[in-house]
Amino acid sequence: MSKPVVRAQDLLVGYDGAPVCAPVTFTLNAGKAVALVGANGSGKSTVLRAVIGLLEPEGGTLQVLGAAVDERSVAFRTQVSSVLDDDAYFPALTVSEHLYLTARGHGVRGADTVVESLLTDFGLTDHARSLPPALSSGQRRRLLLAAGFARPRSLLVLDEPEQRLDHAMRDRLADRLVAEKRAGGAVLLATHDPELLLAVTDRAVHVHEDATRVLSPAEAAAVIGREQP
Ligand SMILES: Nc1ncnc2c1ncn2[C@@H]1O[C@H](COP(=O)(O)OP(=O)(O)OP(=O)(O)O)[C@@H](O)[C@H]1O
Repeated sequence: MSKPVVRAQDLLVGYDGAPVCAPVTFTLNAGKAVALVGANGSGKSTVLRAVIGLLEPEGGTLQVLGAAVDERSVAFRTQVSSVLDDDAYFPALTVSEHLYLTARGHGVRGADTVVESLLTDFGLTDHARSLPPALSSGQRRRLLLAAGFARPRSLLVLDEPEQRLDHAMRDRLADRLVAEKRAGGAVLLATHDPELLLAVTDRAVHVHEDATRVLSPAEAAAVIGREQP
């Protein structure tokens, strides 16, 4: 059997030696999706930051693609695509230049075709020549998500990808993530969206300061319902 794409065992994450949540244990295999759910500030983004190598764990074990996380390694960088922050764009590159650079930078063949297709799928064709600061926040979000799909990957890490998307785009994102799994990709996402959770994920982790628990998608959707203001 192939190794898990992500294996976290009693993973402790935090800042300056202070954990933000209880230790997290979960496994994510190829062709599957795991969601992190929990209240604002519970630690979901912090776990994701550790998985993509932006934050050193405070304790426990974390393996991505069968090895300790090393975001400087070529193998890691070529296989892990992430969309975490809203401002991770080049302000002086147009939407299409941004996607083209991402694709070409990762050695994608036929980058022109890939970019055209992403512009269509993410509803950005009319904004292909716009600079990111001139986009609406939802359009910028679409750009960042499109960039996450513009490059090869085995693991896709998304932090609340539903944020600022309209309903139609959320549905298209869900379809895309299901297709990602069918193609053998693994998806790890933090979300507050029960519909996205139920449509895409196979399992969820409830991130909490007292104890973290692995839940079914239905159980996790109920947790989101309870924790939403
Ligand atoms: N750079 C940082 N330095 C210190 N503490 C931080 C830092 N970033 C986040 N925190 C704190 O860590 C805790 C967890 O934050 P995190 O962003 O992981 O939560 P979250 O579950 O993703 O929340 P949300 O649902 O609001 O996005 C919060 O108390 C937050 O204030």
